[in-house]
Amino acid sequence: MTFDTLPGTPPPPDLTVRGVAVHKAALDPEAQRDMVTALRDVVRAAPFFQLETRFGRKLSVRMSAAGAFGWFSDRRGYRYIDRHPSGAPWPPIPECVLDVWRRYAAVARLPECCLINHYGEGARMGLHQDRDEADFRWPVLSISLGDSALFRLGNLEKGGPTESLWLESGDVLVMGGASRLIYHGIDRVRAGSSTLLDGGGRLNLTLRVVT
Ligand SMILES: O=C(O)CCC(=O)C(=O)O
Ligand SMILES: [Fe+2]
Repeated sequence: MTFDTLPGTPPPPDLTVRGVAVHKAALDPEAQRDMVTALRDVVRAAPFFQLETRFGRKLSVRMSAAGAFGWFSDRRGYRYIDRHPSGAPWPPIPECVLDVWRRYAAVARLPECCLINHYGEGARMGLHQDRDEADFRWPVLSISLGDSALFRLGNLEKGGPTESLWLESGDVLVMGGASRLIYHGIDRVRAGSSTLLDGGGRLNLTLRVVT
């Protein structure tokens, strides 16, 4: 194990909502711009695509990925795939993104998937669990860039009362431990709330250990 992957102690979160650690403005504006620059190269090699659910409905979010695996959905269901739909391998996860994992997830393994979601006008994501990974002991870490988004947190089972918070550009959150399988989703994005992304909208990265 190299120094880089030694588990450490993440900084204390600014708030914890239903067990989810929220680090506000974890990335300063310069770090956000650098990350967007790195992501531009990623999506040049692995262009965004729009997935269908198993029921044949298009997801409103456009997706891509970096790392050994990307996430995929079609009429056969949800799964991780080791290539972009074009057949090309996924580009590597940018080092500046891995650094956020090292600091805020601070666990012994590195993520194998950086899922990239782009929310344009009207895009949203329904309440769901992230449960296509093999081992739920590893956390999922999310990075928000661009327009603010209303994030909804539910429970460990379907239904029940929910709680919402706004995620802003540079915020990092970690769903781990008892909150690893919490239901979550994005109700809406506040268009024009950030100037970070050229075309506007929101980027969300989720880092996952898949295998
Ligand atoms: O966009 C977000 O903040 C959440 C994304 C998400 O839950 C997912 O990709 O599984
Ligand atoms: Fe999710």
